Amino acid sequence: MTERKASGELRVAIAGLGSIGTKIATALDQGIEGLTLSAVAVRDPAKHQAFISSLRRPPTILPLDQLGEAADIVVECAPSSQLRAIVEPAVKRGRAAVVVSVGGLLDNFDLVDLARANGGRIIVPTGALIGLDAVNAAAIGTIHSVKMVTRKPIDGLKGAPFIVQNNIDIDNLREPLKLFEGTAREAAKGFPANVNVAVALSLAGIGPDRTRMQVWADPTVTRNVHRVDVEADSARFSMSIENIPSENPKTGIITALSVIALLRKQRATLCVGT
Ligand SMILES: NC(=O)C1=CN([C@@H]2O[C@H](COP(=O)(O)OP(=O)(O)OC[C@H]3O[C@@H](n4cnc5c(N)ncnc54)[C@H](O)[C@@H]3O)[C@@H](O)[C@H]2O)C=CC1
Ligand SMILES: O=C([O-])CC(=O)C(=O)O
Repeated sequence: MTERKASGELRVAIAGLGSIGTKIATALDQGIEGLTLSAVAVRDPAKHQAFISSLRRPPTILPLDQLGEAADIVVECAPSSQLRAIVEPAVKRGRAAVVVSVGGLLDNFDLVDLARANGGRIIVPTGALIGLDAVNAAAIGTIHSVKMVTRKPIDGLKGAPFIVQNNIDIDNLREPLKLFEGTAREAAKGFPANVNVAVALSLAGIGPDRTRMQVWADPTVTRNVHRVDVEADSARFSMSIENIPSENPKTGIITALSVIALLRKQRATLCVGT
């Protein structure tokens, strides 16, 4: 993230103006120290025209693969199927890509090598989770185990490939049902739009094959609930977060706020937390 406009501001582009992307665009437009919203990529420009025009400084609309030409930081906020199309051209140009569809990174991990070879970066925000600072720190030493349990309301899980492929009826549940137990890597395949947090946790800690996870469909909760237990040689810690869903029931409101906090840190004079 070293290249800058003549004004000294870092230019930020956003790929995907859904639940997360629109909030980040709004925050940038309202002002984040040292950053400016330069471009966006959308699937259907007509649908987003009113929103884009309502911004004080409307960004240019560009195709996904041109965002890296107009920005120093490209923020991916689209479905994970688009991850490669967004991140590859950006990191090839030596840009930083902030990835929220982090589950999709596991099948595209060569992008990390591509970024390294071209002076680019891939940055995964804490997103809808909690405490990746502590996991990062513990991973400097030895982490023995990381276990995560996710409970979601029915609307937050509908359509997940694991549920569809196994023909599981979650619509008529009256009590919590454990849908899945396995590794974070397996969870990301079965629930690609639901467990990005588990993949972020695994990349901060002991990797997607050693991070264990359960996914529950829970008709008794109204929030996306994640509990994490870590055993390390430096500390033992447990963390939980209850996320209020956004207009997209699969996505917690805090996800966009996490990216905004990350962007604020890029040029802030005082930075708190790792
Ligand atoms: N890392 C984390 O903690 C979290 C990550 N996520 C992930 O973040 C991603 C975005 O989530 P939301 O904003 O809630 O999804 P959303 O469905 O509200 O928005 C996605 C947007 O991408 C747009 N889009 C689709 N194809 C596109 C293309 N080819 N070019 C440009 N735009 C395109 C859609 O039109 C839509 O506006 C998802 O992959 C989701 O799974 C969600 C919650 C937490
Ligand atoms: O990780 C995800 O994909 C979304 C999630 O659980 C949340 O928003 O709480």
